[in-house]
Amino acid sequence: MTTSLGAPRAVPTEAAERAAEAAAGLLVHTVAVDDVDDLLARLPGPDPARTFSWVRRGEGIVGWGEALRISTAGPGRIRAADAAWTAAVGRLRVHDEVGLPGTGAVAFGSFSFSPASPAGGVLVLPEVVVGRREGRAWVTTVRRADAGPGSAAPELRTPQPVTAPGAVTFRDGALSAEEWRAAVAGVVRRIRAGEVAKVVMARDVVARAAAPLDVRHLLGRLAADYPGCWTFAVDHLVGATPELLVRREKGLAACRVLAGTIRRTGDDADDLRRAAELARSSKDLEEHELAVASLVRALRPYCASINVPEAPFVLHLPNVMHLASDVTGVVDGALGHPSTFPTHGAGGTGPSSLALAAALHPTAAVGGTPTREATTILAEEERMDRGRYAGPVGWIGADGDGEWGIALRSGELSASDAREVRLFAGCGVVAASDPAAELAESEAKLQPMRGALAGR
Ligand SMILES: C=C(O[C@@H]1C=C(C(=O)O)C=C[C@H]1O)C(=O)O
Repeated sequence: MTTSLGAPRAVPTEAAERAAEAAAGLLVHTVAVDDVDDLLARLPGPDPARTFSWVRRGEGIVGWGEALRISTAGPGRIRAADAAWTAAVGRLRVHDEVGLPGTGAVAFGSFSFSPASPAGGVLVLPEVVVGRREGRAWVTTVRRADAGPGSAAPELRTPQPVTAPGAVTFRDGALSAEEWRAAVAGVVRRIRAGEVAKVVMARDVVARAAAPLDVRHLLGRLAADYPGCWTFAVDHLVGATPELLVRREKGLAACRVLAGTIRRTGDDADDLRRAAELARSSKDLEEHELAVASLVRALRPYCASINVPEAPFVLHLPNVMHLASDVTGVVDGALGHPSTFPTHGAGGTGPSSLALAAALHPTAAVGGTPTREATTILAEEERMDRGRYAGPVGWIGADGDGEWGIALRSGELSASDAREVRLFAGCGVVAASDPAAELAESEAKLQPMRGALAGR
């Protein structure tokens, strides 16, 4: 690729050097297999550190084990991971017999919401990935070249039985429900005083199970209950998100912006009436407008053209309904944007999916408007570290294509106590917000994870 700006190069970082070293000598091999009817049923064990998922409507990828790990931290955590992945890809030996999105070398990743969070960011190339798309299925294995001949299509091991969590108890996280409601009231006052237009306020709840948590139990329940969401697991973070930060596929970027929410009652006629109410609510339309405008502003420098729908549609989920807008753009592969790393392989010119995620995070849907002031206020008022909640979660391929969701409707499994998981939910707060209604909305958004924790 040549541009008037000169060919942009990946910024060498320590993470990139380490990743390149670790990748040297790794063989990645993808073969077609007979259709895999249930991806999640292939996951062999309960360990949230070694289990990966990105599945929607039965399609996507799951993985396990760890062939390569890239860890980053700080304000540049997403871009540094992108650069390190580029460096690693350059050293991997890849033999891909299928050639679909999600085949060949694939890394799953997750990144903290805040640049200051010790949770930082991670990309993992699993030892085995199983995928399924449009009736085609594949297995990718990663092994060391010096480990002797391996089987290209390993017998998929019979998984250990999935275990249920048993009785689950819940306790307050950083703030009690009442304290959080009061904090939201304080934020409404700050917004009305003109400090900012919108702040997304989140809260956490800690769940403790009678038995050690099997991440596959949570994934199975989430995927069954929320088939239209992306059911994810990466490095202890598990959830089912309805919100797509960005997908890059063959030169096209796609984002699904959600902002503006109403709870469902379970009564169909009442829910339809509420959907119409949401579509007309000036408070929710304003909140949504802010989210779309900020996304488009952030995406524009990376795209040759952008398509923004004139009005949002109402997305129906089992627990809530959202105002939703699908924004698409043609990724500008010719412009050497200084913050991108277009050294990916064939078909991967322009900013990678992860570079786009870095440019878009945090959106107004999870941070607020204006971003810097709103994220400062939420950090003060929530009194907690969000960890990887509301950060980008997803996967990237060797050519830079990939999918990154926003880690909502999720929980962080404790690394030190296998029975514990911290659940999160947040709500966009604007001048017209009612703190009690926001508390009820946060409860509705906790429902997917509460339901997934229910035994059976
Ligand atoms: C922050 C969350 O959700 C976000 C906030 C929304 C809102 O305030 O209406 C809607 C969807 C998400 O963008 C969450 O689920 O935790």
